[in-house]
Amino acid sequence: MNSTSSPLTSDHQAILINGKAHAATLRHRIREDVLAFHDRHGVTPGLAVILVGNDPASEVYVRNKAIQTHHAGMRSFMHMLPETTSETELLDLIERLNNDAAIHGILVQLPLPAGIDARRVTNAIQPEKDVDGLGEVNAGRLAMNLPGIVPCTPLGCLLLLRDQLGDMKGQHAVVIGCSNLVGKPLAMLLLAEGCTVSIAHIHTRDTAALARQADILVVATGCRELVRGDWIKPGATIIDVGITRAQTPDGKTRLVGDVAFDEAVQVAGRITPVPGGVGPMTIACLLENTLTAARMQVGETPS
Ligand SMILES: NC(=O)C1=CN([C@@H]2O[C@H](COP(=O)(O)OP(=O)(O)OC[C@H]3O[C@@H](n4cnc5c(N)ncnc54)[C@H](OP(=O)(O)O)[C@@H]3O)[C@@H](O)[C@H]2O)C=CC1
Ligand SMILES: Nc1nc(=O)c2c([nH]1)NC[C@@H]1CN(c3ccc(C(=O)N[C@@H](CCC(=O)O)C(=O)O)cc3)C=[N+]21
Ligand SMILES: [Mg+2]
Repeated sequence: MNSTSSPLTSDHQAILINGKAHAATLRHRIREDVLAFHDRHGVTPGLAVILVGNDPASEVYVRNKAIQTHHAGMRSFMHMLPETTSETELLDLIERLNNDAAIHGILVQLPLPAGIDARRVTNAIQPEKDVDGLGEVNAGRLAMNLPGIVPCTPLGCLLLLRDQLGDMKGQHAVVIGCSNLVGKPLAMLLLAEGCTVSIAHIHTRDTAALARQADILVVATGCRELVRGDWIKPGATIIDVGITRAQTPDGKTRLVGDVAFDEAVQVAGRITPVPGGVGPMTIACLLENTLTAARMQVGETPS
């Protein structure tokens, strides 16, 4: 490990955690499981994705989901609704999908346009079809350590950490950001894994000092390059969830994480890149959750 007083000037290089490759392996295994599931039950898992409004980045992203759903041997149903969609119309669609036997998973892309109550919408999804795990039933099950559907991004982070570190008991995990979508459920998963978990948020007094104590540092704030090299304990494992689209001087866009990667890579033991880290794992875990949901709906106990 780094023993110099100025780790940033050393030639240490963290191991890159290849989320893209890990996700590809996962998707391959899911495809085989989907085929075996079809052989057992004659059922093809179906995923419905709802996008309200026309944010170009979200459109690209939900199309990617649809393509990968097909590649995994599942059915994909896209619902692109106009920005002017009312909450009632959205709730009516969810009710129809809840009652549709061809649909095993329902995902509503967030954020929703102003005026639509996201909590009412996510709670309207039948818990067995809530493949994002965002409804109160699945969130409660996670908090109580009961079997349920775990949100895709936190699940993806956990799988990467297990693969890299194995047993995490007793490790100090610091999670920066505590949204219902990422930070909070991930903190629950790490707690269940046996970590000592600290959660930092906008009111935390000295986030840098807390981060420096982390064996495992997860950052999900949407604050680009918040975490600098000197926030990191030498050798720590860094999971960078954040994705911000930034302009380059030549007018192109590139994706930037919540961690100053060039600095972090000189101090950390292992780190996820952006892109190619957590993002692809999120989509693979959505496919996994859709298969899990289909299993529950045909009466197979989840493994
Ligand atoms: N790779 C992937 O698959 C995914 C990536 N993302 C990305 O992850 C990031 C976070 O997403 P999401 O959780 O939905 O975002 P939210 O905006 O919902 O939540 C951000 C959280 O970070 C906290 N926060 C913001 N700034 C700071 C700061 N300077 N110091 C400490 N805490 C801070 C907020 O605190 P408070 O609540 O107190 O304001 C909040 O808890 C985004 O960049 C998003 O694009 C999201 C989902 C999937
Ligand atoms: N209900 C809901 N569930 C979500 O899980 C959800 C959501 N709403 N709203 C938006 C965020 C964002 N999110 C991403 C998932 C994958 C990539 C991804 O695959 N990223 C690639 C790069 C993709 C690119 O090049 O644009 C990567 O990081 O390598 C990114 C972002 C899920 N989200
Ligand atoms: Mg959010």
